[in-house]
Amino acid sequence: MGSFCEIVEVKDEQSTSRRPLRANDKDQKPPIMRKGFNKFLEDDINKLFESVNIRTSKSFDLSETRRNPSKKPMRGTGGNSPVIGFSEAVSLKQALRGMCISQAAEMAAVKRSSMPASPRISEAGKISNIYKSVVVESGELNRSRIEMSLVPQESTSSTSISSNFGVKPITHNIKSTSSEAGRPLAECIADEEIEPVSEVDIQTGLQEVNDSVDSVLPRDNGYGKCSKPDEKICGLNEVESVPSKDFSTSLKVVGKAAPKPRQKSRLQNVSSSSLVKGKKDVKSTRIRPVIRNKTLIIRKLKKVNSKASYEVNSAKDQLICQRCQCSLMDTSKDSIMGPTIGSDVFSGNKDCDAKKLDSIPTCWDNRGTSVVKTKGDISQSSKSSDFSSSTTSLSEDSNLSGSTCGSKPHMSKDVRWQAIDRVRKQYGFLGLSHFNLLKKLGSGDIGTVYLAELEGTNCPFAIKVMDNEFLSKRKKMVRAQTEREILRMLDHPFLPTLYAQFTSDNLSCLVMEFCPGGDLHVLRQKQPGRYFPEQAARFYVAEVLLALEYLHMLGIIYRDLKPENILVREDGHIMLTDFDLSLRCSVNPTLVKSSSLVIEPHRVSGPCVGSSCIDPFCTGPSCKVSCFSPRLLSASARARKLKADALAQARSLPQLVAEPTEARSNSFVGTHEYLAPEIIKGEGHGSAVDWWTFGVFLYELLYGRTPFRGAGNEETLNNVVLQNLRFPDGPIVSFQARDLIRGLLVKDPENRLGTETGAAEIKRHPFFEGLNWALIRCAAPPQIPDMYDVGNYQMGSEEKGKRFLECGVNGEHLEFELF
Ligand SMILES: Nc1ncnc2c1ncn2[C@@H]1O[C@H](COP(=O)(O)OP(=O)(O)OP(=O)(O)O)[C@@H](O)[C@H]1O
Repeated sequence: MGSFCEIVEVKDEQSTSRRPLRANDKDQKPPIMRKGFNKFLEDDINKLFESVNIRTSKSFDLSETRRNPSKKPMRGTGGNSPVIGFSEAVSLKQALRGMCISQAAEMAAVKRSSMPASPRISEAGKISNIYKSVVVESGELNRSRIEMSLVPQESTSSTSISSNFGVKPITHNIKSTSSEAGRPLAECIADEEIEPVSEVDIQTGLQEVNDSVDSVLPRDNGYGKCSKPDEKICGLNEVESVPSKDFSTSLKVVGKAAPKPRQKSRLQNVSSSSLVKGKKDVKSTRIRPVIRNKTLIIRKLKKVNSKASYEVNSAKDQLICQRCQCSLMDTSKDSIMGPTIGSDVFSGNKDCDAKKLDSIPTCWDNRGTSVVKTKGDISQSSKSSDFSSSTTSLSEDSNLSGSTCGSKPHMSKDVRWQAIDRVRKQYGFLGLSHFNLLKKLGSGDIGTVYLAELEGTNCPFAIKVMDNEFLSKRKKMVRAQTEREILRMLDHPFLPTLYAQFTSDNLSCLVMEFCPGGDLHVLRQKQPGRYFPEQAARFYVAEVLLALEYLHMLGIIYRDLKPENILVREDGHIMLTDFDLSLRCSVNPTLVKSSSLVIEPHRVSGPCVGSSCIDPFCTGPSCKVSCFSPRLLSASARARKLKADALAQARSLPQLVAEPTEARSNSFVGTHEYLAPEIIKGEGHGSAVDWWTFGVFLYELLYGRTPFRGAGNEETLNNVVLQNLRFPDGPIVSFQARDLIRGLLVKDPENRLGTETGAAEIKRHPFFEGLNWALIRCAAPPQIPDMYDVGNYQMGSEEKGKRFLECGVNGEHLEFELF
């Protein structure tokens, strides 16, 4: 459209009809800038025209906007981007402000009287017409502000006056259907049910309208800020999707229903997903098999078809594939799993056992206790570590292929790093040949885990072996990759440390920390009554909470919390494992002010809420001393009060919240009894699912069973969605514990404890009152694994011999076995 001035020639009589200018009017003529006028008059008219940006297009073609995204309204950025629609508003406003139209018109009329009358047009009438049209249009704009297009449009049918204010001309896009083409604009508008927006005057209205339009448009799409120009108008995509014929109605819909970005994405998710509404649907969706007892996995692998076996020759430390009788060579370059990190590849080096690594520290003593012998000191490895949660991600190089622990400070003093480092230095690589496979620890969906000893070190490791071909065929490669990537990121006392990763032939191996204490599911079943005492449960859930908090900070939603995935280390502390179902997402850490962190009364409904009660087992009415503030405080009460004050002070400090609240997934993942209602309903889920599972987990530890378990999987899923939470009469569980469970097992994720500020919210619950979060890893665990259990894993070197690693496929499972 450029910057030329366009004006519609109108006859004098037309000015009296106050008929707005229309693009489709047949009697309208193309604009003509006539020559030979008096210079002054021309100047004045030009001035006026330059100042006033009138659009005569009466046709707002929404379909045009729909077809061409670049023409959609855009949100105001208030700054650097050329917000044309806004400029249009400003130009009109400035026109009315900067020049007194009526004065200009009068002046022009006076000047005109001294001029010879034009045979075609009366200048005074023209000016008057323009003036009126401005007034009329202004009035219309005041009513139908939201009909303004905020982007320039090429409208062949429109005639307009462009301004010289340095902004691009735009079309006002007054809607018009073919049937309306001949009707006055006011009528057309009146017919439309335009949602009135806040009343604004012509001076400021346009800008405000733009603001209001902007305000109803989502600023981001729910998955992060829109950064590209096209993405900026993501809100308008929604306008497009509104099945409306005209823009005003569409905009009205947006204005009314434009959800928060999160809600919007949820809506989209729902519509795009295969919703699981009923039993039938639930059935048809893949659900992770629930195998409580890992020993159920078939062990008679020789009967299994399509199996491949590998011989572990401890004499030569070679893994020999019995299928092709070849030793496993480095095929990392061609590996489906991607490049092997560093030189950790199996090459079938024949010198593997030529030299024993005499000076390698021992990690494993005679009793099977994990001890570190360094410079005469004996200390438990996990306690000698320094944990720093500041490390959030690791580069491939620094993480695994380096000569030390890389950038995993909390495990930096772990002797296993040194052991691996020595092997690497000695052989130039680290591969499966350097490990003696001692025992199969269990099989999962994507691989089998073995207890392995690093050759000559007595250092136990857990090695997860995955067959790439199998993963690829079963479309489980992504899960394996997710797990591998997450493991590489982790550096936390309650999460596994990945020491090395290598690919041999078609096998992908992850070398991790070994937990000799079994899992919490097994441990719970060993407890009297098959449930944990509350103190023990509190300890375990507290450690799990810290692990989840760390994961969330890294943008990892765990999604598969259950006792089976919580292993017990040799020192009795926990380790959360199994990340193949985790969801990775972005997280925006924010500093939340104290006022928003005040515990909401409805969320923590205990009688001691807000009091100085620090007894985690307070059962309410019996808690007399702490719930009231006596005038004369005893020494202990004073101490309690001081502590409570300090706590309150700590609470008032701003807090860092790193909860991936924006994340959304529609995957149907998890374990039946632990599935959150929003997953079952297919509503899309985020980090709140971890707080639901956390509630189920606490319930199971305390009561020995999960809260919604039914006779079958379908009944369980129905119960999760429909059944109210109930607590059994026994065992006796504290009010605080039940209150916490109640807060977590809220079916609506929006109202669930932890949804707002994540783990910080849960940590403040009275159930954890008095718990020293920073030092919990140094606290005495409820139970240390039996030496017998640990010793079972230890195998003397005399027991080592030829070990066969046989691999077979059984249904969805890949099974390896040692022979
Ligand atoms: N670091 C470890 N130390 C000791 N045992 C482990 C370790 N990692 C895994 N295990 C055991 O090995 C078994 C298999 O673990 P894995 O993670 O492969 O499967 P899973 O937990 O059943 O999950 P998935 O099916 O999702 O892979 C588990 O039962 C677990 O107890």
